[in-house]
Amino acid sequence: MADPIVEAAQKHPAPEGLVYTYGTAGFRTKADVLDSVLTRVGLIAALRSRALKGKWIGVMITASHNPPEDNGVKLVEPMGNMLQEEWEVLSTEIANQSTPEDVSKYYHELASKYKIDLKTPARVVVARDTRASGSRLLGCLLDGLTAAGAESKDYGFLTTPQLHYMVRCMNTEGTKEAYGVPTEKGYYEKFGAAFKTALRGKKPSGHLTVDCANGVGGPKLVELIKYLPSKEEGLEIVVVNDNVIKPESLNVDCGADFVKTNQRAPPSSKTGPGDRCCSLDGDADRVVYYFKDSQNIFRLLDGDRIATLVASFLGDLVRSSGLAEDLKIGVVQTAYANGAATKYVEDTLHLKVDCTATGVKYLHHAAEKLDIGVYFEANGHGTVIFSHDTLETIEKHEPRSPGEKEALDVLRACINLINQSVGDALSDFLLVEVVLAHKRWGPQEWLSTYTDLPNRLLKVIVNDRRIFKTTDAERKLTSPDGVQAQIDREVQKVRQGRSFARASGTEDAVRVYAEAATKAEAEDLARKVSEIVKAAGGA
Ligand SMILES: CC(=O)N[C@H]1[C@@H](OP(=O)(O)O)O[C@H](CO)[C@@H](O)[C@@H]1O
Ligand SMILES: [Mg+2]
Repeated sequence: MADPIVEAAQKHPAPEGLVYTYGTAGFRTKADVLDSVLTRVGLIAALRSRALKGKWIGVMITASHNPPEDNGVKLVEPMGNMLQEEWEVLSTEIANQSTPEDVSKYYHELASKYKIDLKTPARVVVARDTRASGSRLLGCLLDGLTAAGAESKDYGFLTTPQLHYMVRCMNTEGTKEAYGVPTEKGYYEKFGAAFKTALRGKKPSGHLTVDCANGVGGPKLVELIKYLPSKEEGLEIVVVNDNVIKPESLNVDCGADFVKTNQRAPPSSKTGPGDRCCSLDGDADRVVYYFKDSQNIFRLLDGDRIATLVASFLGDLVRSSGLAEDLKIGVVQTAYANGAATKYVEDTLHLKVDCTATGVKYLHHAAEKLDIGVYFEANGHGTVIFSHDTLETIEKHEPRSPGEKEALDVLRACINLINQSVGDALSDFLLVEVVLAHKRWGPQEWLSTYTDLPNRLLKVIVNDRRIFKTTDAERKLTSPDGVQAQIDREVQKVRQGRSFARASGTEDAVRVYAEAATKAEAEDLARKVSEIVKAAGGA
């Protein structure tokens, strides 16, 4: 009898000479060389589900902030978090098997190594963003799932966080941890109701312009707005760059990555001084805010700013609810966090700061160890995690005054408003709007909490980025030999200087970050460190 695994792998053969790596956010590369990877991800997802006794596993076909010609795929664990690292390695290994027979052999070896009964059910939830290559790659994935005998549920177009939400809901349905109704309508109803409750009658000032990066976040935001309070009683949202019918315009001159990397508004932006804006990225799991101040100067309110705003608000709510002795809030950052943000959290908010490697899986994992873990990467990936015990404490707490009750009601609503499974640009910006409404702040007041150190993020193309290895949450290079010492020498010459270099997990480049007391010094430091990296990397 023919081997269905071999047949599926034969139908989508791996291109010669390519090496695939499950990186910071799954597999991600040019869409036209991903067919074999998607089929094999279907096999791995089925094995992962069986290894977890038939729990639903998520598969999201997306390349997030990457250009339109890219695509990618990542797996989602039953509670909506990132794939367990051991299975990232297994995914990489199956993706790089040479022949269809090797794929089948590897698949069956995994099953016996992990004692997976291939006759038990495998369940996989699938969704994709609006990239042109998505429907073809979905077919490749489904071929893998069928060959592995998995049951699949395809939601079509979703934002990445919506897929994470569906997976968590499907695995908690009917239990005390039930996370919500596993439908798009269920998602909109949950977050819409939580937003209204958390506002508690407060009205966000002015309107908010949301740049949807011409990605899947556009149509999903238009749908979400139907479930939010009307603009008279709630938030007026102006949706821009929601042109998904032209996939080639995805992330082009718009979106969170454009704004954060170029530190300027999309050229299409028509907002005036003081108008609040935010930009989602291509799969709506990242958001950054910005505005033009009274001198018409562009001001960025990035992930660091969202983390500090949310941490300060949740800290106020915990204190006002009478829970300050019971619950500790921590902020988790990566090395890309601006030094001024870290200093503000420690010295002004008096909260603990942890630093992890880049990639939401590392921040998420660190935040899970806290009572309340606020984590955002500077580029706008992030959310807030409330531990199981914390949720119980907040649920059981009896307020001792009307003031405590009000704060507790808002805190409980914020818990529902926050997508705890993964950073969710839509729910994150609603949370920001709740905080600004309660604080009666506009973007200028928000910006005034601390002053960013001027900084620069550069990309350096080298022969093989994998020779750049790091330690200490990616803040120090351990190889190539001597490179870190050269960087340290340049940093020591600069006032408030800080710089580091690390290999990107999503693009074939080494990223260089630098910050300093002045813009000129930051630019110069970034340039010098980039030269050091270029020389070491044989660019
Ligand atoms: C500096 C930067 O923004 N890096 C991004 C980028 O990772 P890299 O490994 O730096 O390519 O993509 C990741 C996935 O989207 C995101 O988590 C991360 O923050
Ligand atoms: Mg993204």
